[in-house]
Amino acid sequence: MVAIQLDGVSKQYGSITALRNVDLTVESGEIFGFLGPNGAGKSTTIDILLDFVRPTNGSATVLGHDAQTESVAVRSKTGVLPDGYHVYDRLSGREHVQFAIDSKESTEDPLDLLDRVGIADAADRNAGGYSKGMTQRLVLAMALAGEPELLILDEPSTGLDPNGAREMRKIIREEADRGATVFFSSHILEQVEAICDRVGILNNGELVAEDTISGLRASLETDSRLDVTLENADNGAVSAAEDVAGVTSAIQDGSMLSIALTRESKYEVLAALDREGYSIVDFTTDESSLDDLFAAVTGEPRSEDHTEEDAAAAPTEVEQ
Ligand SMILES: Nc1ncnc2c1ncn2[C@@H]1O[C@H](COP(=O)(O)OP(=O)(O)OP(=O)(O)O)[C@@H](O)[C@H]1O
Repeated sequence: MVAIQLDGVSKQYGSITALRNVDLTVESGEIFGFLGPNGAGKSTTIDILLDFVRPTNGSATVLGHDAQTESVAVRSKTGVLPDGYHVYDRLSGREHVQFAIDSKESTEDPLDLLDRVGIADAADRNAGGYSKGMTQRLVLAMALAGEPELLILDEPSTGLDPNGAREMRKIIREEADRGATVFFSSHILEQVEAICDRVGILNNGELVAEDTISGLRASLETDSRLDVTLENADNGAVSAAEDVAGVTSAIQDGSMLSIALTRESKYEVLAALDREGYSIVDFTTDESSLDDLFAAVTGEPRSEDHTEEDAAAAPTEVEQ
């Protein structure tokens, strides 16, 4: 079954094209990472799924319901962690979660949900006094209310420290294990790689890639490197390596061969050297990083905070 389907979705804000003819399918039960630099159109896509924004062209279905004409049904089955949710200062964490539980017509105990996100001890404090990370955890607890079929999480790790980000990933996995579909946006690649079945990469309103991370790597044929230390390196070893399909260059430096090649050809190179009578003492490989992948498909390096640690160290925004 399909959880999310976008067909030719475009969104124009005056002269700004936020989305351009986006087709996207997320299968039910998947953990799907929606990546893109700031301003790529991630939040606009999410807003369209929830009918907070209407597309200029195209259509969207969520859990089999038309996003525009059946938005009530969509929202009743979906848990949402929006970007920049504002809490009610004078209501407690428990009251916030109770509100979410009631709106899903569920019967859970708010304390259980607050416990899952690690802030049960602050249940009766006013949410206005919560830190940014605690607020993010609270909003996640609200999203989890009623065991939704679909979780839509917009930049879920915002404001979380590395531990918090890890706990967030654990909860995402648990939700997928019980059968929920998880669709989350991020510009932090490491988080996406750690848990996603598939990713979509949005750039300037266009979906420039939709694949598994390993599929993306292979299809981009991003260069990797293989350094091989040989007992008996010589020019013949350089030639033997260069003869293998997928090798772009091989350079000898003493006992070491430094080979630029596609990822798939690594083992073939090792096998060829062995066949030609070279004794391999050691080898190391250098996978292209997700940073490289991201730069390759979007044509630009990342400009934002790169890691959870960075994200945690970044100054927090003023809330409310
Ligand atoms: N209400 C609006 N009016 C005008 N332009 C808008 C509006 N909402 C979004 N945009 C523009 O549409 C583009 C896509 O924005 P969007 O918020 O969807 O990107 P994003 O990928 O979610 O970015 P970020 O990671 O910064 O949240 C941007 O150029 C943005 O300025």
